[in-house]
Amino acid sequence: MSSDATPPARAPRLALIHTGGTIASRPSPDGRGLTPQTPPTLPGLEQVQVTEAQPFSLPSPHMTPAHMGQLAALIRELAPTHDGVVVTHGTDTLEETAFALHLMLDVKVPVVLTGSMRHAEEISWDGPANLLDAAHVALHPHSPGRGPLVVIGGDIFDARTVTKIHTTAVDAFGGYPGPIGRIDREGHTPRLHYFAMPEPRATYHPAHLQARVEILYAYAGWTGEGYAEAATRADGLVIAALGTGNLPAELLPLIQGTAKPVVIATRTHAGPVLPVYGYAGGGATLVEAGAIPASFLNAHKARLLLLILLGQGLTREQIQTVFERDEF
Ligand SMILES: NC(=O)C[C@H](N)C(=O)O
Repeated sequence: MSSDATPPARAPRLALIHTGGTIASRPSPDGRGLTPQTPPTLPGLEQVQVTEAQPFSLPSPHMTPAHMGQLAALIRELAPTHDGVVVTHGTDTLEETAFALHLMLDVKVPVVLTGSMRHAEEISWDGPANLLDAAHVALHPHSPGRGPLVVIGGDIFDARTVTKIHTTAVDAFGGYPGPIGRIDREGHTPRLHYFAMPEPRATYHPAHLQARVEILYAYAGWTGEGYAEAATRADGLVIAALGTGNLPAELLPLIQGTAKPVVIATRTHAGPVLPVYGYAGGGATLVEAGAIPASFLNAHKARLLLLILLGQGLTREQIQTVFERDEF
C-alpha cells in the first residue's frame, strides 16, 4: 500500500486556507505572549498552483461551531476547482474542526488540517514541515475518499479518532488506534504510506449549528452538581463518564428525569462506551434510563455530532440510532 506521488499532466491546484493558531503566531509586540499574526508560507512546492484564503485568524480556543460552518462553506466553494485543500489551524481545537468537517463535508478532494506546536520565531519551528507534509497528502492520489485528515509530525490521522495528547510536544497528536498513514520525504520526493483502506462515512447537512450542547465531566464523588442547570439550559448533554460509561448512583434519577438527549462518552482516553454494569449509575442502568452511548467518540466529538444532528432536526430516537450504528 505504498506509493510515490505521480506528477499529473497539469500543475496541481491546492487551496490553502488559514485560520490562525500557533502556526500563524508570533510574540505580540506588547510582550503579552503569542497571538496569531501572519499565516505561514508554503515552502518548496514550485510546481503547484496555490490559492490562499483566510476567512478569519483566531487562536483555536476561540473557534466556534459557527466558524466550522463558515469553513465548511468555503471548502465547498473551493473544492470543485482544486485538487486538494489544506487548512492551517490552532492545535487546541483542531480535532473538533476536523471532526465537524468530517461530518458535514462530502467534497471529492482531500481536505487536510495541520498546525504547529512551535511558533515561527522559535528554534525548530515545526510549521513549514507540517504545512509541506499536509500539501503532499492533500495532493496525493491515494488520499481522496478518506474524509478530512489531520497531518502533524509526519503522521496522518483520521478525523474520527485523532486527539491532542500533549500540551507542548511536537508530536502532540495521537488517539487510539493511531495514525492511518505516514508521510516522509526522501530529499524533495514525498513518500506516503496508508495503513488502512478508506472507510464509508455518513455526512450531515444541518440547517443550523446553534443547538446548545453542554459537556459535564464525571469524577469520584460527583453527586450531580451542575446537572440540573445544564439540562435546563441546553438542548442536549454529553457526559464524560467513567470507564465504559458509568456514573455515581446520584446521576441515575437525574438522567431518568431528562427528556432531552443525554450522550454518555468516557473520560478514559481509549475504548468504547458499553452498557455492561447493572449497579445504580452503571452503564446498563443509564441506557435503560434513555442515555445514548457515544461509541468510541470522545466527549467533545460526541458533542459536535449531537449538535449537528440537533441542527438537522433529528429526534432523540433518530439521534440514538446514529450513535448506535456508528453513522459518522
Ligand atoms: N499549538 C497551537 O496551535 C495552540 C494554540 N493555543 C491554538 O490552538 O491556537
